[in-house]
Amino acid sequence: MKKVLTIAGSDCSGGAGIQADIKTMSAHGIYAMSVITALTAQNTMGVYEIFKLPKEFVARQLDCIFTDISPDAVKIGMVLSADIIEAIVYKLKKYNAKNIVLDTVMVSTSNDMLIDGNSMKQFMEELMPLASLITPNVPEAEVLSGIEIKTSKDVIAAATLISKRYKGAILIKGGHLHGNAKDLLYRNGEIKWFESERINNPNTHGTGCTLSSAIACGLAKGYNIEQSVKEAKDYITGAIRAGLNLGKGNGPLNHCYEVSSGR
Ligand SMILES: Nc1ncnc2c1ncn2[C@@H]1O[C@H](COP(=O)(O)OP(=O)(O)O)[C@@H](O)[C@H]1O
Ligand SMILES: Cc1ncc(COP(=O)(O)OP(=O)(O)O)c(N)n1
Repeated sequence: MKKVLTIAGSDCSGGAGIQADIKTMSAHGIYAMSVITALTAQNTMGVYEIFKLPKEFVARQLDCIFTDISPDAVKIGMVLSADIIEAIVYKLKKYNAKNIVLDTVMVSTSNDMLIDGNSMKQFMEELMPLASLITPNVPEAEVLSGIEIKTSKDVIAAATLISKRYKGAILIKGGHLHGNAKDLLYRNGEIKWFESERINNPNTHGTGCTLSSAIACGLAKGYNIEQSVKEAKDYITGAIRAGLNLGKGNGPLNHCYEVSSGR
């Protein structure tokens, strides 16, 4: 059985973070493992409190994973602070982790900060270069590139700049733009669009976490980046289309839509 590790924050409401990652991995038939960086008190309406775990404890969890059940791929989500980034970078290098998908989590849809502003330099210079693929949404790509993104042309310009700076593959997700939901993969100077219709569903809490986890599952199974993104895009589209409606705000996805629809 293939194994994937998620390094991320906990979302007690189950829509994003570690919980979304584990549901996604289970739906892909993958053995899921987790290293928790922070606990969040959040629900479909917002993030109310964040409890950071000590960097030593994050490091200890990483040791436990890598000295026992070595993962075939790693997904990284909310890393929160510079000292936690330092611990993650050190351990990923030490254990020679492979197939790393970095979801560049910065701000939640509810507009709450999920990373300390003063850790961005370390995030970009030390964590990003370890990734096989990074998956910013549009506001995150704007921060990473300094380019305002309104059109497909802007998406290409931002992807080119970010990829050149960190020398790796990048998928800019189009959930925050208008029209069809178009994600751009930029890799080795080549671009490829992954497009689906925009589904009229306000419940998209955890889409970024879910997509990046699904990509990590593909890499763990031995697919290349392009094939992993394609399969993950199909999966996220199905999970949004399944139309789960829970909570009073921006509700979660149905991660197990294939099971619950009887397929
Ligand atoms: N309404 C929607 N209909 C179809 N796909 C969507 C919709 N909203 C987001 N997506 C897709 O969900 C994935 C996550 O995108 P996005 O919402 O931009 O990320 P994040 O959750 O990190 O902000 C992307 O593949 C994007 O195209
Ligand atoms: C613990 C935790 N991690 C990440 C997020 C952000 O999730 P994401 O899928 O990137 O986007 P939204 O849920 O904000 O659409 C989170 N909220 N909590």
